[in-house]
Amino acid sequence: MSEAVRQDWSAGKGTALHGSLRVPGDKSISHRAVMLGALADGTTEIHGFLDGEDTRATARIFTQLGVRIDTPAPTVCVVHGVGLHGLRGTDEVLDCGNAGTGMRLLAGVLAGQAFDSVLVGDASLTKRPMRRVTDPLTAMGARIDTGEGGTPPLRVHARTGLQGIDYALPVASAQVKSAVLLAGLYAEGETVVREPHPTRDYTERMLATFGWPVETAPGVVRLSGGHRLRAARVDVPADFSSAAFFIVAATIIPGSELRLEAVGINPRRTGLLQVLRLMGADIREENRRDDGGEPVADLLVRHAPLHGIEVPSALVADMIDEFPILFIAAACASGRTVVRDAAELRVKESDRIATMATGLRTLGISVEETPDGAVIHGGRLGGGSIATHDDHRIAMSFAVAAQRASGEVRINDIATVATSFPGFVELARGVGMAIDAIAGPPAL
Ligand SMILES: O=C(O)C1=C[C@@H](OP(=O)(O)O)[C@@H](O)[C@H](O)C1
Ligand SMILES: C=C(OP(=O)(O)O)C(=O)O
Repeated sequence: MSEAVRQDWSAGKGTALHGSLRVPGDKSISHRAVMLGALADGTTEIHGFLDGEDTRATARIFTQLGVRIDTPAPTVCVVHGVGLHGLRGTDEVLDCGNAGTGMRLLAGVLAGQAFDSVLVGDASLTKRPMRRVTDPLTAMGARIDTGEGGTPPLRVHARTGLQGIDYALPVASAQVKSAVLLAGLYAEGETVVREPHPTRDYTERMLATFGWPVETAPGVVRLSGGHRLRAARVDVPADFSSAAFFIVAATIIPGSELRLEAVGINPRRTGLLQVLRLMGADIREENRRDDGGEPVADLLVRHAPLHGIEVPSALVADMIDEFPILFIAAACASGRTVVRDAAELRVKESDRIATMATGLRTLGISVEETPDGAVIHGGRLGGGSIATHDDHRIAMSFAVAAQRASGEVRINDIATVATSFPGFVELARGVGMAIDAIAGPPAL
């Protein structure tokens, strides 16, 4: 039981959105840059680092493991690498906070260390499935205990001499792929990961940037143990998943025209752009360039009326974190939008199918839930009170929905927004959204 004051938002109809903004750095890339920087020989500078709670938790864990990390500015991290075998064990628990990415990738790094570690997380992370990483890591020779039902905490036992593996992922998951590849750095022989659908490829791209030989072919990644990582400079693009809230907001609010600067547009992340365009959105990519090895563009988004579609299943993995905000776009579209083959949404920070369906119904939208998706019928949004279930993307999605609602939308428990998008409210208000932070009642 906590007496902490709950933080809520009160949001309502804003004005048309105008202006230009840059959202914070990519969360996936920031986690990986700290990890590889820590394990490299030499000093890695990370520019555009996401100063969010998830990525700070990862950085804090590496300092607990003996890595010096300087932060001369909130978005600059200087990681003094200790080399592949230079981490030091600690008796303290390693707290990943809310971050599935942090915990699953760290399980891979820690699986082949000569010391025991204990990974813990917050209430949301403690409900998330971890056997998807402990199963393949165990097959490589690791010993990892989970909590009841395969959830955190994870106790990773000291183990050297992991063996490479040829592993076909049962679910399309970049986190599982990455955990296996990171353990593969410590394994004897070749590690091969095969994917049912391609997923974000930052781990394999960044390993190559840090000088580790990696072979990639469509749906397959291979690497072998026995090399070293060399420190590198990492420039982190703006996070597409954070930009997505503003892309949808400008699309659904009449009169809007918004520019989002330097957004990472790696094709494994931008399924939402394709889906919104199929629904009628007006989004232009300008000034396309390569920044630190990642494709980046400014996105110019203008209001456009949307119509419902059947979301192509082939795009699900490329927009896995964008479904909450897609549900809002669908609620504002004419006709029905059908989502299928997205059962993974049920094991994110909350059950995102159930949380979104309940919230939209509260605002007067008709939604049918299915085991692996939903059918959303576009309509008029009213006011109401939304439970976020401590899920950052649910909170921000309903803040956007509120801009089209006829009444006040109260969004309960928004503290987790700081995990991925510190400064969201200030940026949103700056371009015309109506959101106020308010203190909620004490949590029971
Ligand atoms: O590898 C990553 O950085 C991520 C992979 C995805 O998770 P899954 O691997 O569980 O699909 C995504 O939902 C998460 O936000 C970040
Ligand atoms: C699922 C997410 O992150 P993670 O798995 O790292 O908690 C997310 O940011 O939407």
